[in-house]
Amino acid sequence: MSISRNYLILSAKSEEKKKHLLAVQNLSHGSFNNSMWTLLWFFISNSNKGLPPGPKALPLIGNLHSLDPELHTYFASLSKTYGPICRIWLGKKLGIIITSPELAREVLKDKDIIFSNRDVPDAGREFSYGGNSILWTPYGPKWRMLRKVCVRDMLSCSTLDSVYNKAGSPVNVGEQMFLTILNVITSMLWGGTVKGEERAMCSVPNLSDFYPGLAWFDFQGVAKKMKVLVKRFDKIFESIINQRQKLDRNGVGQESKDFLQVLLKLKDEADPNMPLTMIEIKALLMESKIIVIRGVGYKVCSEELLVGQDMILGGTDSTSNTIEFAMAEIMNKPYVLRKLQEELETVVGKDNIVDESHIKKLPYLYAVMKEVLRIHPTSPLLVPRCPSETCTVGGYTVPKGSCIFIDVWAIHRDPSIWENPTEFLPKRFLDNKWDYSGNDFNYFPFGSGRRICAGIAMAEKMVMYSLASLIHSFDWKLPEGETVEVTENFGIVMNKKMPLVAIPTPRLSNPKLYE
Ligand code: HEM
Repeated sequence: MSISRNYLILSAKSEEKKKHLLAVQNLSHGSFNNSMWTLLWFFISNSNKGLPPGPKALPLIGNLHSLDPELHTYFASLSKTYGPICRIWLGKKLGIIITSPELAREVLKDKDIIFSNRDVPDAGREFSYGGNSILWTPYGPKWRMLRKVCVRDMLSCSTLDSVYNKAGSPVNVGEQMFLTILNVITSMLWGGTVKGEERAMCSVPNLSDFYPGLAWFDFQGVAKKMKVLVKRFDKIFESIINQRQKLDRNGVGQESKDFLQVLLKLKDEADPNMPLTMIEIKALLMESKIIVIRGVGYKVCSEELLVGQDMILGGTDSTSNTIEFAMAEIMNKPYVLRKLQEELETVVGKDNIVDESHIKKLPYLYAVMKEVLRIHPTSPLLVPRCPSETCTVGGYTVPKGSCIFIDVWAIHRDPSIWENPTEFLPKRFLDNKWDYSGNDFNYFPFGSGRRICAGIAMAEKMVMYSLASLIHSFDWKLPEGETVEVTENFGIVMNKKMPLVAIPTPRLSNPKLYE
């Protein structure tokens, strides 16, 4: 069949399609033959059929040319034009954006099983030994096994308590040897010269993700950089695992279990039908943000005040970024800071430091944490999901393999749900009306459904404990002439654009408490 390109352009039903074809005609300088035009016509006519509405896309590049790197705000603005479900073409990849609680529920609850896979970015695959970590493993028996290991054995309250109780006090290096070595080494790698850079690679727009056919070329070198980094970590993990196995064989360190020991034991005792491999152990270590000790972003300006504090600064990117946003918001609202200090003085006392027993008795601090997670959810688009089969959402077709962005950031700032949504108002959480267990689709900073965050208990304890200690032990002020801003910088883990720099002054009555 031979169809002339002018006929195709003239017969295009919508203005949108005409423009597409004209654009391609101009680009192609007449080098397209008629059968290519037929194919292109077929592609353009059918590619958006039944899909949610969305901005006009150009052939091949789709909407990449108009993409704003601050994806969470860009997607929120698209929803104002196109509604609570819209589409965007990221090169060849179709993105579906959800910005309403009703549709988030349809995806994360009603059709949870279909949407329980992740869309693994190229860098994520490199960083997780080929997608072997919990975060990226497809939904199925292997993911269930890894998640069980993570939640039951690594992040259970009893394991957490045994590690967590050491926060705030000097760690006994002998007792915590392996975990601590791992902590120190990864802290040096992540927290020093390469701080955040490689992690951010997972959120850098990568051509290979948008054109899977081009992944082999790795044009931006993302996969290559990841491979180098993974190799460095692999060596470290290898030697630590070997040392641990040697000590275990000699019966040393049996009384106190660290995560690595738990994992190695599980490997030895695993069901032969569902083995836990060394690769998976390394992927878990790589992913386990527990092993990463990083500063929370502000700089402590007086050396001696660091004493006793450095252990508080343990945590994950998402946890530490939450703490940094919280400190910035609190410093912007002196009455919030005052209320927190009053609550802490009553519960903890001025001649005492915060310990774990206090954490559950601090309702105002709890409200502050929840409000920070509302206004600055550090995974503003959750971690993108990927449907395992074509289905419908909100009456529109959502094809298998598309990339689903749930814009929880936009829902958390929706004025039809929240009064004064852009204002930091912890009191809105004082009545315990909202919780983040994943059942309320107006407020779900940790996601929902089967793939809900596996580290909620850990994150909660770390954020509460760190904030309580920082606020109770110190007064905070800004360096001369500085102001606090809370601008966000988009990423799979969102951070503060400008680091918060603040000066602490001791406020406890007994200087010995800082020793
Ligand atoms: C304030 C801190 C944190 C926030 C806001 C956060 C948020 C999230 C979100 C939104 C997801 C995706 C959920 C979904 O797709 O529905 C997630 C997944 C995950 N998080 Fe967290 N997280 C935090 C801290 C942590 C910590 C401390 C750990 C572990 C130590 C952790 C481990 C994980 C894991 C393993 C997954 C993947 C779960 C899966 O795919 O099955 N997170 N997190």
